[in-house]
Amino acid sequence: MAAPPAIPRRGLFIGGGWREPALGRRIPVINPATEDTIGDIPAATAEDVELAVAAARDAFTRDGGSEWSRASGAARAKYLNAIAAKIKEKITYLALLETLDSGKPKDEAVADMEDVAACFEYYAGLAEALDGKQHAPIPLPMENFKSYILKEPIGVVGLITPWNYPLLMATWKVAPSLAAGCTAVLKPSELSSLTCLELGVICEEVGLPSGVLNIITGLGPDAGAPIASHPNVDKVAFTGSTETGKRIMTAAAQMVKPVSLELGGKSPLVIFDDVADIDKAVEWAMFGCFFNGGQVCSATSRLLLHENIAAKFLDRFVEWTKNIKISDPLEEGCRLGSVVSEGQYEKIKKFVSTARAEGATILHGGDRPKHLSKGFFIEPTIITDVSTSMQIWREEVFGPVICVKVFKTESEAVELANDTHYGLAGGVISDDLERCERIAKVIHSGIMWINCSQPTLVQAPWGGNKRSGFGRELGEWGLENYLSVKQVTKYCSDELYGWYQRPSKL
Ligand SMILES: NC(=O)c1ccc[n+]([C@@H]2O[C@H](COP(=O)([O-])OP(=O)(O)OC[C@H]3O[C@@H](n4cnc5c(N)ncnc54)[C@H](O)[C@@H]3O)[C@@H](O)[C@H]2O)c1
Ligand SMILES: C[N+](C)(C)CC=O
Repeated sequence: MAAPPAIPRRGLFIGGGWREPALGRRIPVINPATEDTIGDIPAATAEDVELAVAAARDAFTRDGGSEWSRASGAARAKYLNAIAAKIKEKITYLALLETLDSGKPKDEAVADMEDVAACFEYYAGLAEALDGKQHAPIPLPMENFKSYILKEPIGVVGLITPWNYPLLMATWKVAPSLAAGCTAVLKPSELSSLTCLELGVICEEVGLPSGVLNIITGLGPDAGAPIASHPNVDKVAFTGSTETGKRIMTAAAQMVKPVSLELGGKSPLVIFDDVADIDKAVEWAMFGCFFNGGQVCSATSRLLLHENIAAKFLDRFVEWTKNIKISDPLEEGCRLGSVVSEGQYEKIKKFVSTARAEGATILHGGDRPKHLSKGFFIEPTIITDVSTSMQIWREEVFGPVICVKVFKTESEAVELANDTHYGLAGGVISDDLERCERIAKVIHSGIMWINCSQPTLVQAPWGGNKRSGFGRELGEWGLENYLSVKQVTKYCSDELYGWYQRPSKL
């Protein structure tokens, strides 16, 4: 088993340096796999947010913006590449911290850190490319006007992120916002802030100009809400629950502040009876809902099985699921760690007991694994005999819990898949590719996977519809989130425009 590193004691990262929170409060860090308190993080409040926003504003405007917001994209790219290099250098350490903080298997944490480095590198490339996109002419039908566009950073941005992929979800916002020339205040989740604080150390090490990125840890209402409502924050980018998303949108609306919202989901995975290799489909179904303990916004947690394969599929699904190594996430080969906190553990258990009380069958799992007496561990859980009015069908669990329904026809499958207020992702598995593409078009979601579930690519847009939010992260769309498009139009004729009559010279 990997040796756990000591947890560093950090302050708030504001204006390029470290400060204790104004009220001197700290929040304990609990390793969810052992229930031990392993450290603490600062608990920021509105006073600290005030300082962080002022530092970000100063960094945006200092020397007319020449240091950051009006510097070339190529200049900013150097810092993003340097951050990526540091992440790679510290990958083992960061991954272990992430595992201790969140309970995710260390192999998953390493993959997350690789994605973090790749995301910084990708947006370094887009920052460089941005220089070539300035002054792009707009074709006009007349000769006397010429227009072009400027892509300008929106300003100071507030970035509020969740606990399930702590550093990765922060990076999806930090990398493109900095690439665009914005300056930022990042507020990670109080349940898993350790690696985001280490990002502050990396910013210091690479010499990022002071105040370009500020990192504030603390509780949502104390440290997140003052960012969302701050008059000097020009945009809020949020990833988290739909309930908090509504609060953030309401606060931002008071100042007509733009928001982008990446919220929850209850995504379907539809599996047809023409699949030649059932095991291949079973593995994707597992990946879709048990990876990261099912604490994934896009988890395909509603499984739709064609009636002709349902019985055989479920037999294999249970067999494969029994084979998952559930252990301390630092152990070699662990494939299911603990969930993030006691609160999340209790919430998931309540979902399972409500499903049982409403008449569903717990086909597998539903309890604490017998070999683990401590830690917030829950068995991977498969629930059948589900009706569309049940809570387990309608609400996001955010745990390793999948519910199953059987369908007869393609149109019934589509109707069931779309029977949700959410619209983040979906998947279809069939050997008939035409059918897959037909279904990819009619499922109401921002992301569709064919013959797989969950691959996430930094180049491709990410985001949802309906109550899963709006706006897109990643790819070039992720950069656009932080840019304001300005038109510049000039009159280029020597003649008078000629609308008003020239006064007589008499
Ligand atoms: N769509 C996506 O890409 C995506 C990705 C990851 C997670 N998620 C969603 O995130 C949720 C799980 O994360 P969570 O439990 O951390 O979500 P959450 O809404 O509880 O918290 C998210 C962040 O918001 C902060 N916050 C809480 N109350 C606030 C308030 N009143 N004002 C401002 N900030 C506040 C929290 O401190 C945290 O930093 C799930 O619903 C999941 O689907 C979505
Ligand atoms: C996109 N992903 C899977 C990394 C995180 C969503 O919760």
